[in-house]
Amino acid sequence: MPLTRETVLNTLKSVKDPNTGENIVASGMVRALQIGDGTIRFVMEIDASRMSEMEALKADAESRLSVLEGCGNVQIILTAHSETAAEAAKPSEPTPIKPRPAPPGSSGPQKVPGIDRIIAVASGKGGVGKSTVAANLACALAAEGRKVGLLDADVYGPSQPKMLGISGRPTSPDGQMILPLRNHGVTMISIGLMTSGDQAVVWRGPMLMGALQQMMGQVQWGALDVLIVDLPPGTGDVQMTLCQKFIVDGAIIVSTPQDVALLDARKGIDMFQQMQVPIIGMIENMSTHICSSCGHEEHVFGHGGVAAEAEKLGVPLLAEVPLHLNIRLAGDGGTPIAVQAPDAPEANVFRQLARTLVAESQA
Ligand SMILES: Nc1ncnc2c1ncn2[C@@H]1O[C@H](COP(=O)(O)OP(=O)(O)OP(=O)(O)O)[C@@H](O)[C@H]1O
Repeated sequence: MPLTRETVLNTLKSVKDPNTGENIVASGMVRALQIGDGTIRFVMEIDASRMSEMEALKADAESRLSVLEGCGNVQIILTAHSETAAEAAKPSEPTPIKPRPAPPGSSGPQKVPGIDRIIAVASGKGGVGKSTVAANLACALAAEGRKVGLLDADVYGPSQPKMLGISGRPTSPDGQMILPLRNHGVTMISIGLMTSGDQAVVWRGPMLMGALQQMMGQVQWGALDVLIVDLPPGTGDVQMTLCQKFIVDGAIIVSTPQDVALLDARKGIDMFQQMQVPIIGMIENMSTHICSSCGHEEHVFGHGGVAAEAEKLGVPLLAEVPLHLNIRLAGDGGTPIAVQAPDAPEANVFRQLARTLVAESQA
């Protein structure tokens, strides 16, 4: 039986805060619940002064969820609201990084100094290859001579350090500016690099928003032609904050051809349209399977679903990326296919995409 939202919420209702006796769903502690491919992910908003009790609640939730039929993995992220929380959760960096005060009168979306354009790469559903597309697009744009930054804002599963083969941690010599890392011609920062190893993740500042603002405003990006933002799946706090606080020049929506992924992609498009972010277009990932031994093509997840949807919604179909073993191996190995074998047919799609975006002054 597939995992349902209802089953997960009902299970979480049996986890009770010992202080109040209230369950963690009723108290509003459970946020951004996502269920997909056997993985349950959510954020628990906590009072960091009660860290050890909250760790116990998290463990309780994990053990109850992990025995549910169809559950292969549980990922719970702790976040804290208060200043106390921020202090308690300070990551183990040599110098604590102070949040910079917002400039006066800066309520609407702002331009980030030095960054010409911001492109958000989004997906409605997890695991559709959004990070793979973001990494390859960033590298392909760099190969076209663009100055490219990549901000991995996927707080629920940051994967860019691995995809770009970056393992060091960012430093902050003055405690204010954060120095990003660089590989394959791409300047990168990941929320995954801002936390230490196995530690429970509790972001500094008010929830996830503080983290995003910090990465956007305090990272020394240098002059960039384009900053690609790899968003978490869905339409949660990170997406809203990005669009509310920063001028996002366009969004690219990645989807597989399957109906379920498309349905979620539509919600993503709706959100960007409501936030007045132009949709650059959609990308169909895992479009066609190309056998790495014989080159035979087959449509594992169907084919053309995204093209049809893009047409219906009146947005361009930017690319159809094949499902190819080499794309996964290259990503897992830290050298995206666009760098490892730029002339291979499965990489060419990214080169074409980069060229189109440059030609249309989108990137
Ligand atoms: N076109 C492709 N061909 C082969 N493997 C792919 C392709 N696209 C993605 N993958 C693989 O699928 C897995 C999920 O991809 P990725 O991490 O990019 O998805 P995502 O949408 O960013 O997921 P999440 O939202 O969970 O972070 C990875 O192992 C990746 O290498």
